[in-house]
Amino acid sequence: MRLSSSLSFSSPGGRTTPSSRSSYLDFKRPNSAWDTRPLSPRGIPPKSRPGSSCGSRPVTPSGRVDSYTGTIKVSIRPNPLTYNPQNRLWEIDETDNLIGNVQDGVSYSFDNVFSPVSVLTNQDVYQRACSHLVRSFLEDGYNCTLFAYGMTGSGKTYSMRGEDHDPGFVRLAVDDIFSKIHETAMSKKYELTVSYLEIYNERVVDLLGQGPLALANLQIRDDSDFGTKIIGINCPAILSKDDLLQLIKLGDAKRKTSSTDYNIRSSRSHAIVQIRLKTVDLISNTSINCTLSLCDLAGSEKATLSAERRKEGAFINKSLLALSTVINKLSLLSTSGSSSSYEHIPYRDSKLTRLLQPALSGSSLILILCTVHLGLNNPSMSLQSVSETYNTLRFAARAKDIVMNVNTNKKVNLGNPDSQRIIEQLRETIENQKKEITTLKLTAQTSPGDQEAHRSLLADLQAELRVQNDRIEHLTKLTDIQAMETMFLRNDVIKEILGGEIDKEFSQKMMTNLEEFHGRVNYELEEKKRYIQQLETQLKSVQQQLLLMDKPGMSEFSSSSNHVEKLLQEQEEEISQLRETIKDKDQIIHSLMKTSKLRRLVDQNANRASDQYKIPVKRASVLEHSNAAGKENFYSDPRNTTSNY
Ligand SMILES: Nc1ncnc2c1ncn2[C@@H]1O[C@H](COP(=O)(O)OP(=O)(O)OP(=O)(O)O)[C@@H](O)[C@H]1O
Repeated sequence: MRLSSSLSFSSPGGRTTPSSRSSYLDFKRPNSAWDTRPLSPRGIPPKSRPGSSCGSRPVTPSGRVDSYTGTIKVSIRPNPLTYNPQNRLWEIDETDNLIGNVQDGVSYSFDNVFSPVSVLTNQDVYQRACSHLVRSFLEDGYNCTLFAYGMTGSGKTYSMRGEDHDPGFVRLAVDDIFSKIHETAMSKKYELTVSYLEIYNERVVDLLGQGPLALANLQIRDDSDFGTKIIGINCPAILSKDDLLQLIKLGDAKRKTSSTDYNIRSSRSHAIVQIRLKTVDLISNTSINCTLSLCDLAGSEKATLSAERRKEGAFINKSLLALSTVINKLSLLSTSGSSSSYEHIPYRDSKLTRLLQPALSGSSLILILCTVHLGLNNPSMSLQSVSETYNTLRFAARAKDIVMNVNTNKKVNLGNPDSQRIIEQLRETIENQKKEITTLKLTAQTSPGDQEAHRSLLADLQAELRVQNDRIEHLTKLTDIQAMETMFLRNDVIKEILGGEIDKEFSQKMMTNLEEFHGRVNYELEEKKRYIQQLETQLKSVQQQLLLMDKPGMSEFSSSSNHVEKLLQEQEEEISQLRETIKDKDQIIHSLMKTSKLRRLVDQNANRASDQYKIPVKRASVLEHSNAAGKENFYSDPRNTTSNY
């Protein structure tokens, strides 16, 4: 947005861009300065969606704000360590939250623009830019998403994770959550879970995972409650603040980092901490679930000499490009005021956008912290950082154009406390009865719990077994005799046939009859054997049940069976994942087969052509060339892929 050639920071209409301390709660104030949208860098004041008053928030009779219509909040934070006061290329107006380039006069307006000169701790920045988001999560039941975006080394991890002397946003949000829990302990009950993942080279890895599956590539699936879910990710329940901090520290330590040209400890993955909170209001007897997602994205960067860094960089840039494309599309939809329902937003182009899809499509309040370099001492790096800062500001400005319409999560009415207690009791009774039934089913299918009855059943079964064993013995003997007789007769018949004493037709009939009889006896024998087997199985199970009945702790059986059921469910999910993988592999094989078929055809045609015209033809040179080009693309300068943002 070219506001003016000199940096006067005023809008084309002469209106000064509103000063702001970003707060979602500010939207409650009628006619507040927040009712005016910040100016877009393209100089066009973005339109609101039809029917939506930008920045308005309906308030319920209880004072709870239950929907938000307004833009994404965006804050800009320069890295003070790389700020070079001699290199005065960028100018910041901290009061009016503007940042502009001195050379070309282009200026941008955001919710917060922090100065690299003021000594600001993470706590200062958090208070001004982020604490309201966490409040909306804790008090109003909104899902909230914060992500840190910016060039490598610009201070994303410093802001999100912080350092011992200056704790970052994640730690500060955790502090706020637990102060709220303690403050309201008399009137509210809370349940917390956490998950921590990273997307490294387009693989979703559970940073809280342990054992052989710790590095597995987890699959993302649609979910009716949360938009997306990650199959098999650990979401431990949190019992204390220390618990939560410990888990986050564990995840931090596992996150992939390496040294790059700009940062000796550069994050090579996008990391997302997700805190899920269930709040039960004991007074109104309602409950509400909401999620706070804190994302530290990997930084965009130019190609380096290291092949591994280059490969990582290509994945990072590709996913950031996907994010940038999604933001562009959403921004265009918002500024054109058209409905998004028919527009294709390519959320599935990367794992990052797929995971952020529910948040970006309106289920969450969003805050973006863009970190930038305002100058570096090294001239070549400085040049690069200027273009990267432009890219980041353009991304931030487009994000700022997006109008969101976000509803709080639904409160679930838990009903009147008395009837609730009765329901609880009834539920408990049903649970106990279910356990009893399971135990009874396990102990006996016929007579319940009576050991005497079981013993007599056992005696009956044993007697029946004896009789059947006798029968089988008898039948075996009988069959042996029949077999011998058949053999003798057969010999006689053969002899007679050979000697011509019996007529041929008669002897054949006899043979057939005998063989039929033999078959029948064998069949009967097999039947009996099967019956005996059944009896033996029944017997074994009765014996085991009797043994179990003598053992203490039978009631634990049902809980262990629940555990087994859960395990089975997990196995089923894993099997379905494997099926998906196999499907993918099948598709790959299919395309490979197609390609090789094509290659064969090309070869054949080439051979035919060379035979026909007797011209020496190079084998499949076109394909070889394009394959080589494909490889080159994959490892080529990853910056090429980021030119759009
Ligand atoms: N606001 C700040 N105050 C003091 N030091 C900072 C600040 N921001 C960044 N730094 C320092 O700059 C360096 C790079 O910061 P950081 O690792 O947070 O960058 P990053 O954006 O996360 O980079 P990457 O994308 O490569 O992971 C670190 O040494 C960090 O301590």
